[in-house]
Amino acid sequence: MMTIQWFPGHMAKAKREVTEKLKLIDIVFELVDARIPISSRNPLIDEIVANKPRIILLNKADMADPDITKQWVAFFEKQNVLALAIDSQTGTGVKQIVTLTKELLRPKFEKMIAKGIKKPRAMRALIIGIPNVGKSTLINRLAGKHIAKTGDIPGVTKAQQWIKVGKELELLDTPGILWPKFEDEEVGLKLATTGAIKDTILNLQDVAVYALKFLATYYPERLKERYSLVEIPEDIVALFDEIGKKRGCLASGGLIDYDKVAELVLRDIRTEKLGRLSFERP
Ligand SMILES: Nc1nc2c(ncn2[C@@H]2O[C@H](COP(=O)(O)OP(=O)(O)OP(=O)(O)O)[C@@H](O)[C@H]2O)c(=O)[nH]1
Repeated sequence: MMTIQWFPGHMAKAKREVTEKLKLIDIVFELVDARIPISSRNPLIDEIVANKPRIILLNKADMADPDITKQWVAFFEKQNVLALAIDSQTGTGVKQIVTLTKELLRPKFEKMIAKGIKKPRAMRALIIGIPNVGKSTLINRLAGKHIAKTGDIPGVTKAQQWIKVGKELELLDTPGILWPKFEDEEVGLKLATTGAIKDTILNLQDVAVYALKFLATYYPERLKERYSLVEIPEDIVALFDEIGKKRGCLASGGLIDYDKVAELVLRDIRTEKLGRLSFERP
C-alpha cells in the first residue's frame, strides 16, 4: 500500500491526468468503499466527471453491513446515479457491471448504428477512485487474469493500454487516482478506521477513540460480545481500560497500554472480528 502525499501540485496533476483519460472513454466506474461511500469519494468527482455516464461501485461490500449497503444503493439511485455493490476480491457483483454498462450505453451505440456504422467499436471504460479502494483488484477481476499489478505506483505515466473485458467492453489499464476529502477531520478518521490510509498519518489512539465511540453507538451488542463487556462504559478511557484488561494490553507496572488497545481494536475492525461494519449511513 502506498502513502501518497497530496500537495496542491499533485492534486492538480491528478485532476489533469484523469481529465485526459476521460476524453478516451464512454463510461466511468467510480469505485468507493462500501463501508464509507461518501468519505471514500473525491470531493470534486462530480465536477471532474461532469457529463460522462457513471456507475458507482460500492467495493469491499463483503466487509460492509449488507442492510446499510442496500440503503446506499437506493440513496444513489434516488439521485439518478446507478450504484452496484461488489466484492472485487471474489468477484461478487462484478459481472453485473458489464450488463449495466451495456444498458446505460445502448442509446449511444444505437445512434452509431443508425448513422451507418455497421460494427461499432467496443465500449470504453475508466476506473476512478482514491488510493487503496481496490482499483487494481477490480481491473484484474474484470480482465479475468492478472494484467494490472496490485499496488502499482500511482501517477507514473505510461502508454495507455486497453484491457478487453469480453467482446464489447474495454478498460483503460491504468485507473484514475484522485484524492479523498482529507481536510475534513471525520473523513480522515473514517479512512483510517477502515485502513484506507496508513496508521502513521493520524494518531492511532484518536482513530480508535473515534471507532469505539461509533461502535458503542451503532453496534453496541457486537462491541460487548467481542470484548466480553457486561455494559459499555460511558467514559472512553474506562472503555479503553476494560478492553485493555480483558485482552492483556498492559505496560510495565500493570498499567494499560493504550496504544496496544488502539492497535488491537483497529486490527479487529479491519479483519472483520466485529463482523461486517458500515461507518457511514445515508
Ligand atoms: N475484502 C475486500 N478486499 C478488497 C476488495 N477489493 C480490494 N481489496 C483489497 O484492498 C487492498 C487495496 O486494493 P488495490 O486493488 O491494491 O487498491 P488500489 O485502489 O489499486 O490502490 P492504489 O494502487 O493505492 O491506488 C488490497 O489489499 C486488496 O486485496 C474487496 O472487494 N473486498
